[in-house]
Amino acid sequence: MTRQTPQSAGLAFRKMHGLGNDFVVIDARSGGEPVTAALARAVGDRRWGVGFDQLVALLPPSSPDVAADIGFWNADGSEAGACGNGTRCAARLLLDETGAQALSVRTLNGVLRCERAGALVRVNMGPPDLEWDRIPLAYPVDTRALPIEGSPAAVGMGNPHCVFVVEDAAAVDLAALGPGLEHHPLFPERTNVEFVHVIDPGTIRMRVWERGGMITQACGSGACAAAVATARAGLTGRHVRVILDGGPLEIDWREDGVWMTGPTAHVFDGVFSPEFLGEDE
Ligand SMILES: N[C@@H](CCC[C@H](N)C(=O)O)C(=O)O
Repeated sequence: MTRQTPQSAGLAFRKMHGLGNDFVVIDARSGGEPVTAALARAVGDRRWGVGFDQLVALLPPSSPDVAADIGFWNADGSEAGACGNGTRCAARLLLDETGAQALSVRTLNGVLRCERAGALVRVNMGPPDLEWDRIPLAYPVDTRALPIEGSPAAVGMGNPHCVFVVEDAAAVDLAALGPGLEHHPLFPERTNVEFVHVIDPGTIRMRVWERGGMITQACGSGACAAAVATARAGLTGRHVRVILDGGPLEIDWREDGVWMTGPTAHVFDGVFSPEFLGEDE
């Protein structure tokens, strides 16, 4: 997948969020310079740039069945194979632009179906990865190797997740535990880390440390992974409301994949200056 940014005097972007999981969306469907890890780090700096949890790039559609290809970068410059809330925000932009009720986008995790659900946006994140080659789905990790008690489940949603069911997710010290778990040798590509507790068979509370080194208000792929893990453990059904720090997402694990429904917000539009982009030297 080629990743391009428009070549112009400045670079237009849109700031969006889904439940406070925030994104800078760059529309690169017309081509331009490739998005680089360095650009992602510069834009992602909340003091020196704009700041985001992920940079979302809309790329030219690589086949006629998709409205756009989409790429995701964390603020540390690493690229992510999946980003649920970022996909919903990109889909909202494309749905608003076309007036369509539904469309598809291509990500590194394949073609994802997106649709309006009233004022909300729903995406099929695809099936959980049963062949995740490092740690099979919901296979209990040997917790003796991890800096926390409990039995986590490893779930692939196009990106890696490690889900811990705990007594009280709100009481977990994410800042203390997150870095060690993200970088633990069990996870060669690092991992996103979710802590959940079950409120009832249809509701879980979740907090997240995202790969890339941050606590976020919400993580869509993480909510899908947590719902899959608790359903497989027999703690919930396959339709679950996941309550995150930023609010609730509805997760529905169907035959054709894990569907996620939630709100999106358009915050503002802006333009990065040539000076910021290093184009005026
Ligand atoms: N916020 C996202 C997940 C973003 C990617 C993640 N940090 C990774 O590196 O895999 C979501 O809504 O899914």
